[in-house]
Amino acid sequence: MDFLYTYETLKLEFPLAEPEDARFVILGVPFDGTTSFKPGARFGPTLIRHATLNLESYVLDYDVDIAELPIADIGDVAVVAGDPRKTADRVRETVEELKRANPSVIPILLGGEHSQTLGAVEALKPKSYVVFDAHLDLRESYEDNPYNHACVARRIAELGVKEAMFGIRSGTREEVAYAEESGIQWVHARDYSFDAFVELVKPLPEPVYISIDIDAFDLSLVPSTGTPEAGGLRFWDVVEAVEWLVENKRIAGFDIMEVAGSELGDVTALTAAKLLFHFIGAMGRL
Ligand SMILES: N=C(N)NCCCCNCCCN
Ligand SMILES: [Mn+2]
Ligand SMILES: [Mn+2]
Repeated sequence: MDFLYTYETLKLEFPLAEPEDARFVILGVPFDGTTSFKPGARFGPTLIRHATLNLESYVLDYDVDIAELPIADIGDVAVVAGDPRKTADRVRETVEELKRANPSVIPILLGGEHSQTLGAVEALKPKSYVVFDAHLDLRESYEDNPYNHACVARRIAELGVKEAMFGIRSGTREEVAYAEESGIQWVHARDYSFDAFVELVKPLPEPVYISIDIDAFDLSLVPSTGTPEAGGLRFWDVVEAVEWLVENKRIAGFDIMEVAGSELGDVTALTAAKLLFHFIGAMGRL
């Protein structure tokens, strides 16, 4: 099928399904128009797809070969350079087109700035937003733009979506106060445990949108990201949390955002690709 705003790019290695027939549909969002520190998020989707070439499609943890699952890749959204709101509108419209053609599909966004998660959430209308991030992303506005990546969780909370955040180690006094006032619960990276995770997410209403800002991981795993912060989560912390959500909650959508870089084979993209295969593999086991 054709989409208004997407174009083809490097595909996954194994045979892919058509978006109408797929259970999972990958969509890249190569946007980095409001990046304030480290550049390169526009290359994130391509770097992640390339990094998947290094991985076995058989996820041995689950005895699932994801090459046997119906996965489609509809390419990348044509971004409006410098305009996160207009680009997120295109993400929203693309995900809406996809859901009209295939109502039970799980969209998987690869980014690109975290600002673009808003478009997917607007299209999918989840009841809850579970996010792994170093940052609260609860600013009212940043650098004069309310659609900056540093504001995305605030915009999503304003839609009435319940939020829980993990891996946090950066925010302003105002963001902490906003979380408190709005009942947004978050766990500091240094306090993270699987039990703390389950306690916060268990009561959340379904369906759940899962968002991975790649900077949630320890810096050693993800050096190439827009606003890197030391002291993050371990790889298996996040995998085990995603497994719990997949097994216990209805999932509306999934994304891996803020992957940047300029070299193929970047550590950050390899971390993201491995996590992507674990998400699809864990879903595929059901
Ligand atoms: N959500 C985010 N990625 N937020 C990070 C915003 C950038 C904070 N810079 C602080 C600079 C202080 N001199
Ligand atoms: Mn972040
Ligand atoms: Mn973020």
